[in-house]
Formats: sequence, structure tokens, C-alpha cells
Amino acid sequence: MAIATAILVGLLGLLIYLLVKYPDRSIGTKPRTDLNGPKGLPLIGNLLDIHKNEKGLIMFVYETLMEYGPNATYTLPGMGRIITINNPECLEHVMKTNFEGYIRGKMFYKLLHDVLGDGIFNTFGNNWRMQRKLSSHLFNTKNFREIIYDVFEEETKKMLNILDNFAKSGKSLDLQDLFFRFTLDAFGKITFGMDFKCLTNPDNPVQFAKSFDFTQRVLGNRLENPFWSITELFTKEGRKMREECKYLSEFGNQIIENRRNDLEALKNPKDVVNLFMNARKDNGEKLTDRELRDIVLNFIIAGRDTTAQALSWMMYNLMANPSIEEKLVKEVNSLLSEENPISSYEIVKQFQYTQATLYEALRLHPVVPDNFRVCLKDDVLPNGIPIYAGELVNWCSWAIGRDERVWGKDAKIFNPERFLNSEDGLKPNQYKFSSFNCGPRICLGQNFATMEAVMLTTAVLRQYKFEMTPGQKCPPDYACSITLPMKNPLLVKVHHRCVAEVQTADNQTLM
Ligand code: HEM
Repeated sequence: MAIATAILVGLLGLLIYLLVKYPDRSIGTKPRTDLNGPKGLPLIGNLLDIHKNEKGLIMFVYETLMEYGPNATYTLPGMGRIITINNPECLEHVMKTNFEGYIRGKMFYKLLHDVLGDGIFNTFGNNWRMQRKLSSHLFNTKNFREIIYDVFEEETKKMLNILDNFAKSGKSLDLQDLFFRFTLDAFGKITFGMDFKCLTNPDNPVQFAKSFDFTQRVLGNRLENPFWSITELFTKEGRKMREECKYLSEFGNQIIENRRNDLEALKNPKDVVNLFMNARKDNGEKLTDRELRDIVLNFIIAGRDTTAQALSWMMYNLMANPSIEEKLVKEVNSLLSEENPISSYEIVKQFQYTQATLYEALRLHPVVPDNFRVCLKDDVLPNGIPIYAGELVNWCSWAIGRDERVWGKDAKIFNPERFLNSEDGLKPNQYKFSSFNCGPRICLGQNFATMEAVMLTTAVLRQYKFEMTPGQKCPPDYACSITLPMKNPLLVKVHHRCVAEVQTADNQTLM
């Protein structure tokens, strides 16, 4: 009894000590009186501030940016102190000038490892350099001409057929789901010579896609739950996560095994799997099957989800802004025709207004909305703010896209012309427009995704017009994920353009 009482008193004493030591911040963090930021609670810092926000972390960071400016600070249990770098100068410093000084860190590595393993998204240092160098071979002009364009054309034709059926039947269509099917089919063919048949068998749910979506959702939840590694041991979600990760891992292994047994496919020098199978690491060894599997899965995430979400947000914004859609269709009609209904490789770059519309959708709905790095060695930002080793920096492209200090008074308005009228045009400053990331880790697939999205939207919008079915939330809610999918289906009616009714008033509500 006496021992129990002594332990209880000891624990109480420890709790009081911790409460006094960390009165407004998460446990283990040092105070930063030189920085502003939302006051936190004892021991858990700003954890509840994030959870009380419907849009979670991104809205919390946005509100912090509005109230305290681009370099504010907050704390979270498990993550420690986080300093925001929501301005182009600081982002450039972290992502380029002192590139070697910041990494994603052990905590994020562990959080993402079940799904991303040691693939390109989740590695730093030599492993990253090797994967980046090899991956970049896929994106050369020759490949664009010889493989990528042909696959996009073939898949675009399938999309046009599907839309034709929906226009005739008058049934509602989930546009977001269709874009996910399109990008997975196109990407599977280009990178692994594999047809997932998502477009040709629309009623047959692709288990791989379902598992993938589930794991993305859980990764999103993990970002907002510092205790995920414990809670997932006991929850249904945790159990399912382990099952789905196992399925994905076996799926990736199967791709590698099939390839090893397919002598014909092994001869294709441009295929991503082959590229990596033949590659040598710095120590001269070949990659293991496990390493190859991680690379395959990372590529699917990169190629499927991102572009499908960009297309969904672009279409939503066009439906909400008919005058912009009208300008885009005018451009389409000036370059495409009955005889040439799909853009050729040669003219795809001429769809400047369409590309600007895609970038504007990504400016306001960046598919990687939030990002973090851990500081390895004490550092100073260009504006004199010190960052100490172990502290995290955080930038939120979603919040930066809405900041008038960066984008001017109309920051929250959907206006593709801002790209065309600016000096940089369609090559915007990557530290201001960070939707494709920035610095040496800028997205390798930017041109790939741009070409895919422009080819598809121009062919589709020349012939069809979408109308949102009534009763849906505008703008759509975000699903919990590490990327930015819509929470609910994007339901539309499809009309042949010639008979479509013309709407007049733009609805630019975006927040
Ligand atoms: C609209 C479409 C896309 C957007 C907005 C986008 C955006 C991004 C972002 C923000 C990152 C950085 C992620 C991070 O590590 O935090 C990234 C990295 C990457 N993206 Fe994309 N991406 C798109 C499409 C694609 C496509 C289609 C591919 C492949 C064909 C691709 C390949 C990659 C690769 C390989 C990386 C890793 C780069 C590295 O860490 O060195 N992306 N992308």
C-alpha cells in the first residue's frame, strides 16, 4: 500500500513538474519566445487546434499564416516544434540553398514506410540520388514521342467512348472515379507494360486501387494522430491497414516476378521496371526485389493519384466558372477539329490557356498540400530566423496559394490568366507555385502530367460539357489523405456540347 501510494505521489509529482515545464507546448520542446504562434495546451501543444478544424492541418496552417505571418510556430506531440516557412524566400532556402541541411526525418519515414517503403518519395541521400537519376530516363523527349503520347491517345479514346455512353443514357457519372481509372490504366501501361483495365471494366472494382485508397486515407489520419503506432495495434482500421499493405506488397512483388519470367518484356529498354532491374547501386550490386517493389509502388502513387486529383479539381473549377470554361473551349476549337479530335504531340504545348487552367487548379488545390522537413544542423533562414537542429519546418502550398502577400488581392479567385499575364508565364517561380514541389526534388513527372491532363481535357471538353448534379457541396470537401482527393464522388451529368445549355454566372467560392 505504502509503495503504491509512493508511486502515485511520484507520478503526480512528475505530472506537476511536466505541466509547469511545458505549460503551453508539447512535451520535450524548447520554448521559442522569439517567434509568434497559436498558444498551445500543456504537454500536447496545438494537437486539439488541428482536430477542431474541419479541414484539419491545412486549415490550421492557413489560419496560423493569416494571423501570425509566414514564419509562425506551433508544437505537436511526437513531432516537437514546427516552424512554418510559408514564403518563397524561406522555402527556397530549405529546398535548394541548404538542401543537404533538411531531410524528411525518422518520424515521417516510419509513418510512410508501410506504403512507400524505401521508394523515391521516402528516401534521402545516395539512395534518393540513384533512384532520381534512373527515373529521370523515363521522362526524356524520345520516350514522350515514342511511348507516352501513344498511350495517352489510346486511353483518351476510351474515355470519349465512356462519356458518349453516359451522355446518351443521361445517367450521373462520378468524374473523380473516372479520372482515377484513366490515370491508373495509362500509368500502368507506360511504366510496367500492364493494363489494369479500369476503363474497360468499370463495374469491376480494382482491388489494387481500393487497397491503395485505403492506405492513403490511413496515412492521412496518421499525420494528425501522433499516437498512431499504438492506436493502430488495437483498432479495426489498424488491422485492415496491415492487410492492405500486405496485399500491395504482394502485388508489387508479383509485378517484379512476372517481369523476371517475361523474356519479351525484359527486352524493352524504356520500361521503368527494366530500367531499375538492370541498374547497379553505388556498391555495384543490383537492386533487391524488395527495393524494386518499393520503386514500383512509389511510381504508381506519383502517376495515378496526383494527376487524377488535379483533373478532378480542374473540372470542378471549370463547372463553377463557366466564363473560364468558355475561353478554354474557344482555345480548344481553334486547335482541334472533327478530323483531329485529340491533340497531337506537336501542338500540345500550344494549349496555353488550358495549361494555365490546370496550374490554377493546382495552385488552389495542390495535391500535396502540406510538407515537412527536419533540420539537421542549426541554421538561419534568409530573414534571420534561426532554426535549431531537430526542429521541423513546414510549408503548406494550399495556404500559400491563398495568401494575398504572395499572389495579390485576388489570391482566392480562380483566375488562370494570372499565369499568362505574369512575366514567368507557364514557368512560374517554383518557390511561389510549389504544387509540383521545388528545388532538386521538384516533381519528375511535371511535363508528363501536364501533357496527360491537357490532352485529355481538350479532347473531352471539345465534345462534352459537364453539369454538377444538384445537392453536392461546393466546393467539395477534402478526404483525409496525404494527398488532396475529394471526400465524395464528383457527380456530373454529361451533355454533348452542341446541345449543352450555357450557364452565365461564375461561382468562384473556393474556401
Ligand atoms: C498534376 C500532377 C502531379 C503533381 C501536382 C505532382 C506533384 C509532386 C510533388 C508535390 C512532389 C513532391 C512530393 C514530396 O516528396 O513531398 C512530387 C514528386 C515526384 N513526382 Fe510528381 N506530381 C504530379 C504527377 C506526377 C507524375 C505523373 C509522375 C510520374 C510519371 C510524377 C513523378 C514524381 C516523382 C518521381 C517524384 C519524386 C521526386 C523526388 O523526390 O526526387 N509526378 N510530385
